[in-house]
Amino acid sequence: MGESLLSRLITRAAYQPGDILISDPMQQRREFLAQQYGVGVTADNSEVAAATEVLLLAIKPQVFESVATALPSLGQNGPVPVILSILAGVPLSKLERAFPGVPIVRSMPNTPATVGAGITAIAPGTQVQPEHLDRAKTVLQAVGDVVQVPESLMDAVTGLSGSGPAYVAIFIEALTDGGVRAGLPRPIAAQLALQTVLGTATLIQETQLHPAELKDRVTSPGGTTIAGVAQLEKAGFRSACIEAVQAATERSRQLGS
Ligand SMILES: NC(=O)C1=CN([C@@H]2O[C@H](COP(=O)(O)OP(=O)(O)OC[C@H]3O[C@@H](n4cnc5c(N)ncnc54)[C@H](OP(=O)(O)O)[C@@H]3O)[C@@H](O)[C@H]2O)C=CC1
Ligand SMILES: O=C(O)[C@@H]1CCC=N1
Repeated sequence: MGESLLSRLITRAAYQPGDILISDPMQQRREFLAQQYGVGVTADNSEVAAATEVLLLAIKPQVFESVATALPSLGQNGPVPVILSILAGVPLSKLERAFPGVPIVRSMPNTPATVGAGITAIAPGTQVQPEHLDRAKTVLQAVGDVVQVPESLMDAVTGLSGSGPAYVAIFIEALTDGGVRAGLPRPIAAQLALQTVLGTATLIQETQLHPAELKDRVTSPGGTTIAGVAQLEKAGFRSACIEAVQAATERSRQLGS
């Protein structure tokens, strides 16, 4: 996810590559990032912490404690950075215990950020002033839309938009398989499936139609669509989507505890 944000920030020229320093433990990965994006790289997290105005935390929640403990106090040799955390589940209370007095913005982006079509929810911590929030938003608005939510809703955001690209990708893959089963060559089925999802999302976005209204418009009496919809309902498609978001929300809560 860190690379998704990075690639778009550079494409959009939100930051110059020379202004970005990335810490990664794997040499191969550091070499790749330096070569691909022209950014500075280091194996020492402290170097990033000492040099930055926005410190993007893009590690896994499972290694947060060990990474945070090994960092020196922030802002000792310069201005205090804003920490922008994208860690699923890790609450502001835990982040603020690890970095006392530091402004922290908890956020949940998603992978469409890579192409500037992301959506990120943010929740500011107790030390965050408007200028800190602006700095965080500058990063996140370069990769898509930004919404602010109460922190209590961040796990639900993670279950929906954070994890959602995977559900949509599975849907596109499954539609493609359906097309293949019905006799379409796979490349044509894949193109039809992808553009149907993309086109429908754009249609709903641009017309502000309720999804149910759009479904009704496609569904001719006694026609093909209702036959397909009836099968989706029989298979519990809606319920599966609702339960997927719920399960991911609960997993996000677990990761932070
Ligand atoms: N994937 C997604 O769609 C989204 C992910 N997130 C959040 O983003 C975070 C990263 O997830 P994701 O990108 O999927 O996972 P990855 O495993 O791809 O990324 C984790 C990164 O952390 C690096 N890393 C591991 N240990 C350290 C360390 N000690 N110091 C510095 N860097 C380290 C890894 O380096 P290396 O690979 O070289 O070991 C890797 O580049 C998670 O907190 C996740 O919740 C949030 C929104 C969406
Ligand atoms: O699967 C995960 O844990 C991360 C958080 C949201 C999307 N990917």
